[in-house]
Amino acid sequence: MAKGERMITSDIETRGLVLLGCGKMGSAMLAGWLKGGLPASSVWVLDPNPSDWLQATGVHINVDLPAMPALVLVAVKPQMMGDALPKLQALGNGETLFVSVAAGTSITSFEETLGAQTPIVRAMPNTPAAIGQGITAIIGNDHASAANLDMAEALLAAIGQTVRLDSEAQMDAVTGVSGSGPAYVFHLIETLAAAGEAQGLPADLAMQLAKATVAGAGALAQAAEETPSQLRVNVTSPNGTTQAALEVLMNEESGFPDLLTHAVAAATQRSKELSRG
Ligand SMILES: NC(=O)C1=CN([C@@H]2O[C@H](COP(=O)(O)OP(=O)(O)OC[C@H]3O[C@@H](n4cnc5c(N)ncnc54)[C@H](O)[C@@H]3O)[C@@H](O)[C@H]2O)C=CC1
Ligand SMILES: O=C(O)[C@@H]1CCC=N1
Repeated sequence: MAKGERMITSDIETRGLVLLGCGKMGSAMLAGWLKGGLPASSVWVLDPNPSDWLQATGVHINVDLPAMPALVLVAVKPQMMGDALPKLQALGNGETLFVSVAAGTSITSFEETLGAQTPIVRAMPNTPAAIGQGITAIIGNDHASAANLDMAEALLAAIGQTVRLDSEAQMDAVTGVSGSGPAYVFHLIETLAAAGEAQGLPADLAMQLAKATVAGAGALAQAAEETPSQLRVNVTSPNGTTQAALEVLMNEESGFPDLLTHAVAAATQRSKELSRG
C-alpha cells in the first residue's frame, strides 16, 4: 500500500479526514485505514451512536471539525442522507473532497446539497475492506480533478483493490456484484456448512471446511493464471464427485447461473430505486 500510505500521511494526515457515519461500512474502512497507518488523531467521526469499538480507537468523535479537512467520507444510509449531509454544507466550498459510499445516491443529489463546485467522488466499497481485501469502484463529478481522484483512490487502495468506472450508470450493477457480493459469499459459506451437516458432519467441522474452502478457492482464483472456469475444470474428474454436484448447480432452470443472475439483477434494480428516492 505504498501509494495509499504516501497520500494518507500527507494531505489527509495534515488536514484531517471526516467520517460521516461509522456503522458497518464506515467501521470496516476505518479499521483498514488505522491498520494501514493513518493516525487516529487525523480522523473526525460524526455519528449519533458511536460503537464501543469506535470509542476505543482514539479518533475524535462528535466534536468540532477542522476548518478545511482534506476529505469527507460519507457512510450513512441513503435514507439518513437528508438529515446528515446538510450539517456539512459549509465544507462544500471546493477545498474539501467529498467521497460517498452510499448505495443508490447520485452525484447530482450531493451537488444539490453541497454545490456543483464541490469535488465529489462516488464510491462503492465492500466490507472485506476491514482486512485490506475490499474492492472499491469510483467515479468523480466534473469538479473532481485528477488530484482529487488520485487522493480518493489512494485512500481506498489502503483497504483493497480499486477500479475507476467509465460512467456513473455502472454503479448500480457494481453495487449488485461487489458491494452486496460479500453477503452472497457468506450465505454460500452458511449453506455449504449446513449441507455438510445434513450429510452427517458435526457443525463446527462443517463450518471449518466451508470457510476454508471458500477462502482458499477465492485466494486461488485471485492468484492463479487460469480462469475460474479452468480452475473449476481442474477440480472436476470425469464422472467423479464434483461432476455429480455441478450437474445440480449448473442446472439451467434452478442452478447457480439463474439464481445469481436474478439476485444481482434484484440488487441492481434496488440501487436504481434508491437513486430515484
Ligand atoms: N454494509 C455494506 O456492506 C456496504 C454499505 N455501503 C453503504 O454504506 C452506507 C452505510 O451502510 P452501513 O454501514 O451498512 O449502515 P449502518 O447502519 O451500519 O451505519 C450507518 C451509520 O450512520 C449513523 N448515522 C445515522 N444518522 C446519522 C447522522 N445524521 N449523522 C451521522 N451518522 C449517522 C448510524 O448511527 C450508523 O452508525 C450506506 O449508504 C450503504 O449503502 C456501501 C457498500 C457496502
Ligand atoms: O445493502 C445495501 O444496501 C448496502 C449497499 C451494498 C452493500 N450493502
